[in-house]
Amino acid sequence: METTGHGEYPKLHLEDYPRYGRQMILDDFGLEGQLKLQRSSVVVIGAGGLGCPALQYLAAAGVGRIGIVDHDKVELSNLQRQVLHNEGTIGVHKSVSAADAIHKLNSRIQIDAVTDPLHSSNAVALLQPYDVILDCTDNAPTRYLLSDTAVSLGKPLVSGAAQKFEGQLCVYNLGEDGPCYRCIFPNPPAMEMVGTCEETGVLGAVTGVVGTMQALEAIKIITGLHDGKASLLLFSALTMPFFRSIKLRAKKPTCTSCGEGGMKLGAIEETDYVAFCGGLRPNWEERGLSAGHPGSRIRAQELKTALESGTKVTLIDVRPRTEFGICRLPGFKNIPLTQVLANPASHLSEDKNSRVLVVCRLGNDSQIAADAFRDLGSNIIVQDLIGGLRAWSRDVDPHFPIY
Ligand SMILES: Nc1ncnc2c1ncn2[C@@H]1O[C@H](COP(=O)(O)OP(=O)(O)OP(=O)(O)O)[C@@H](O)[C@H]1O
Ligand SMILES: [Zn+2]
Repeated sequence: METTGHGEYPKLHLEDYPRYGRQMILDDFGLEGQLKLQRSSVVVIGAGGLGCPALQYLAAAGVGRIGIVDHDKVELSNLQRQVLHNEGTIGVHKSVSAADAIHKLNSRIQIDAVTDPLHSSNAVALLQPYDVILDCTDNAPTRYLLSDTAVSLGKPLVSGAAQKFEGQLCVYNLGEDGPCYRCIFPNPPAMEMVGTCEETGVLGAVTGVVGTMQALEAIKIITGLHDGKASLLLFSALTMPFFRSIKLRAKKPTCTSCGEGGMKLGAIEETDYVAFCGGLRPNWEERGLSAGHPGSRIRAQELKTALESGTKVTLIDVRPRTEFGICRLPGFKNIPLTQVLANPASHLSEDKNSRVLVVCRLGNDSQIAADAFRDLGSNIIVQDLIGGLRAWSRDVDPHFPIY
């Protein structure tokens, strides 16, 4: 405490009174709330769609120390929602780009940028220094790793997720009996049930809503404004009212992580989280090349030659209708993968000796469709494009728009 002729006041820098005044005048927040924020630390894993808005509000509110962990680099396709990055930071590590942006917003806080991926070997050391952990990532192995580490370190974990038009928010390990992620989701989702934003799409403002709420929950926890009740919040941008909330039970005594005799710190390092979640996604491209269908896949240049040769070919684009509406190659008919799989035979011509060429965006769905056509057992030659239309744009026609 310092004293002046005007009375006693704690050590908040003079500049910080106008900076944080609008929140300090809130009942139940006050100067005390600001000091709690200033003395607190939060680590954000993932500086993407959720992490960017979360970081922005944490920094603006004056959280004293902020850690940012992300190994990825900024790409043009990130700018639609990852609002701390900009055209000038494409190619820069996201953690560094985000750290620079929030430093411009608030130069009076400590910011640590980590360019390594969070992994079972470094998780405990990386998260230990912080009071609150924010999960702003996009994959199941990291979610389980973060949860186990948060449980072992006894720290609250504010978890967010967003896809398409929908989002989820939950605070795990809150207080004495708050459940952990494994209490609610003991088993990882089936691999075919999960997709990245790249595969499924996401509206930027949806990640903005969820990321902002993650910052809000962290601020409430730190300042003592959180009611301590565990609930899973579901957000749906297309349905009114936007929000639904499910009350969660207390932690399970039988939980393999937070339950009695649950996971110990040392066990995290020995756990293979990728294997627990079903292993790596199959390398589709290689699978196709070695799947016992010699010549079943063609490269973009070969597709160009085939299209220019004038020979009779059935051209099928298996992307969803919305994507076909964005861009297409001439001569291709759109039969979305779901329709192909529902009745493959109905989409092939009577001419049993014809050749079919199948394309999609990335070269995964086209393989599934091609396999379905081949399973019909006719003599039709079915081939699909390695790397999809993305490869076409890269290797044949740079003017072909890809997304
Ligand atoms: N284990 C991890 N360690 C550090 N960062 C991670 C880890 N797992 C995921 N992330 C980061 O979390 C972020 C998730 O954000 P988001 O899904 O918006 O971005 P993205 O992966 O760039 O998206 P897209 O799917 O469009 O390429 C990414 O920047 C990703 O690098
Ligand atoms: Zn648990």
